[in-house]
Amino acid sequence: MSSTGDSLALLEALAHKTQNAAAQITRFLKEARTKGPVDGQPGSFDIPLNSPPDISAAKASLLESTMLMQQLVMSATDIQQQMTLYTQQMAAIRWICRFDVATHVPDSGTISYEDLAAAAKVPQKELMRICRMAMTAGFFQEAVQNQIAHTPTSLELRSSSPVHDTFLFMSDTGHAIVGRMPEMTEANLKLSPGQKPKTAFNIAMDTDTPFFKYIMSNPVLAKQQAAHMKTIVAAEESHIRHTVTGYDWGALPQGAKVVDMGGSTGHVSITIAQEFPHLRFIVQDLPQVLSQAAPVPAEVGDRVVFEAHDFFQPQPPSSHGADVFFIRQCLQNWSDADAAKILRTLLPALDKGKSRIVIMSVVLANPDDTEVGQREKGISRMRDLFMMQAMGGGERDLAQWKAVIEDADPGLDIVNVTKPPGSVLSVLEVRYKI
Ligand SMILES: C[S@@+](CC[C@H](N)C(=O)[O-])C[C@H]1O[C@@H](n2cnc3c(N)ncnc32)[C@H](O)[C@@H]1O
Repeated sequence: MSSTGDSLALLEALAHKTQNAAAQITRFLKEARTKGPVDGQPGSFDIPLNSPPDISAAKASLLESTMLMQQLVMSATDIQQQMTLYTQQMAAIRWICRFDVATHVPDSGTISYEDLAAAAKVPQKELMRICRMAMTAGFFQEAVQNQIAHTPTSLELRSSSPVHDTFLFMSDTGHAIVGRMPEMTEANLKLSPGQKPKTAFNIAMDTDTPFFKYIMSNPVLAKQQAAHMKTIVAAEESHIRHTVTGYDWGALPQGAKVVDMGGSTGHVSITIAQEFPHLRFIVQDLPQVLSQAAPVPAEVGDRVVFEAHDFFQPQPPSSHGADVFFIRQCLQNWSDADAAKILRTLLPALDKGKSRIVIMSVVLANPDDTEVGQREKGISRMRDLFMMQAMGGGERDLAQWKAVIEDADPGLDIVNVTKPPGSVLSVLEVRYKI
């Protein structure tokens, strides 16, 4: 945005981009949809997951260009108002989820505020004010006065959807953590050498227990956190299909062994195994996580096994010499020193000539990187700050990844970095220098 003239041209260029993307999405939905939600309702132009890549790209382009257009025309006061609006919209959704309002609204048709208040056991006046705020964010509609109905987006606020628990997690626990960032810095500025730094989470919850341990020990929070993970895996930018396409799994030899470290309940390994029948997987995670795993689908049952393993401990003999040690979305939870320790602990299990470590994580773009949009940069930075606030970890740029890997062992090298189109996560292949 160099001169005023350029900025004026930019605003129009962004409007054109938006128009083209909107036309592409509309055409696609018209062709694809035999019957569906009515145009004009919030969420009715949302494209299905697994849409063709050009349609996913059109959606990303529309979100990016409309965001940039707003930034071009807004003053600081406008931004402050917008951010305050988001805060109140989030507060409204938190209240709605807490009292499970969306579950009491019929899936189709309407309900009066009076009947809804009685069903949700909440005061009618508050309900009306709060639902009307949620409507400004696209949740619920009131086409007939005093009669409330779902929109495609508010259907996702029913307690049966993981979005419900994710909203509760982010607006309750997440909000409390995010709000303590200055106190985290103040506390850590007073630390004596050798003392363990505090996270915003430690301060918000008044505990020294680490984030994951604390969450896992509370069944309500553990359920909400699991739902949060599900929504992340389902989100376009971190969708599991990027894991299938983002690495050349097909090039691995027949019977190759993949160790999925911190693999949770196996959702990633199972999906890759379904696409690549020549691969075998060992899913490792902490015992309390593995105990929540559902039975492995029969078609991959003999190729996906679970193994309780703490990745700060040496690898068990079963995984020695594996072709791939796969670490997806784990190392950002840890400080650089701990991330290097996790890698170093695993090294004795590597067959130097054959094994590789494949890390799938965010590689942060620099602010001047024009290949990556502002929205994607925002999402990566949002994750980065939350990792710092909750766990003392963080996302890394390429230089920081190189430093962590070199700290683990200077003999290691990042031999390849790729980023599947539409994915916020990159794939780093790490091997011993030959
Ligand atoms: C953000 S999740 C990523 C899960 C999965 N890899 C994915 O991509 O969806 C991080 C995982 O690390 C696991 N984890 C945390 N501490 C661990 C440890 N010490 N040893 C093994 N796994 C651990 C957690 O239980 C969780 O499943």
